[in-house]
Amino acid sequence: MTDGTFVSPYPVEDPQSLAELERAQGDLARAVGRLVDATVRTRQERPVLDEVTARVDTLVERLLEQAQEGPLGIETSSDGRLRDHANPMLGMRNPIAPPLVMTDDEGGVTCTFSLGAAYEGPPGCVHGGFVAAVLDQVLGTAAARRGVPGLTAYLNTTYRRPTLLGTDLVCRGRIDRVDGWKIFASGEIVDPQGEVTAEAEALFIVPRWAREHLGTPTGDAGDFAPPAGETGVSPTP
Ligand SMILES: CCCCCCCCCC(=O)SCCNC(=O)CCNC(=O)[C@H](O)C(C)(C)COP(=O)(O)OP(=O)(O)OC[C@H]1O[C@@H](n2cnc3c(N)ncnc32)[C@H](O)[C@@H]1OP(=O)(O)O
Repeated sequence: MTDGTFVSPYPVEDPQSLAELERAQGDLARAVGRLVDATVRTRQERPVLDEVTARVDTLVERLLEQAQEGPLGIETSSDGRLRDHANPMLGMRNPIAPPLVMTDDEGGVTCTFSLGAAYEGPPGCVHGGFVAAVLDQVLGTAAARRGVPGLTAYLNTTYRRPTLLGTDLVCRGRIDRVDGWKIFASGEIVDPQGEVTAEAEALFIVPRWAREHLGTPTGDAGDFAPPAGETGVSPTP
């Protein structure tokens, strides 16, 4: 649930080696992302498909020779920030992450993205679940960047018109209201013609188990201070 918004309380022993490892992990994810896209779109015949399947199986076994049991969770990156590298929307290690590229703007965040054939719902259009996932992530990131990194309590999504695959889309998220550990956000996805394709209203809540950490910014495992220079809103429980 963090994309580098928060400084890690844990020091990085060898940032340069970790940065090189991250580069390699990112390269692998991008290559596998191309594989996912090619798998969806290929028109190769059966002998080729059988051959590629066998080679992919071999590669999977190679990767699993040294792999983590279960999910990644949140890790400290080479830049000293907390990141969820497995996040399917923006995780550097996740081949299906579009990825979403976020920039801060007044009142929230703006995200540019484009989705390919692997995200198809209605013919030629983005699957509605992924439309909602983009809105969830962008609005959630806007909340986190205001210092309230909550979980989605609700995400009310309205689909106005089809969101087309292969087009440059913009998703904007903004904070409407902060009420203690609750943060209300809204946003929309806009197509290249400037039309809103989908919009959402959401509530993010910092769960009880996280409030203690967030309420003690100098605590051992809970230094979730916003990056220097950002104006974080400290939640008041
Ligand atoms: C850089 C970081 C980027 C982060 C991006 C994140 C994007 C992705 C986000 C996700 O995908 S999160 C995963 C999907 N969501 C979940 O799995 C959340 C599951 N639900 C929960 O864990 C809990 O229900 C939740 C944390 C949302 C609330 O439980 P708590 O026990 O912590 O809250 P509590 O019961 O103390 O309620 C706090 C307040 O919120 C209110 N509330 C709780 N759930 C609500 C709800 N669903 N709707 C409206 N209000 C709600 C509740 O009435 C109360 O109001 P008051 O303070 O006024 O009394």
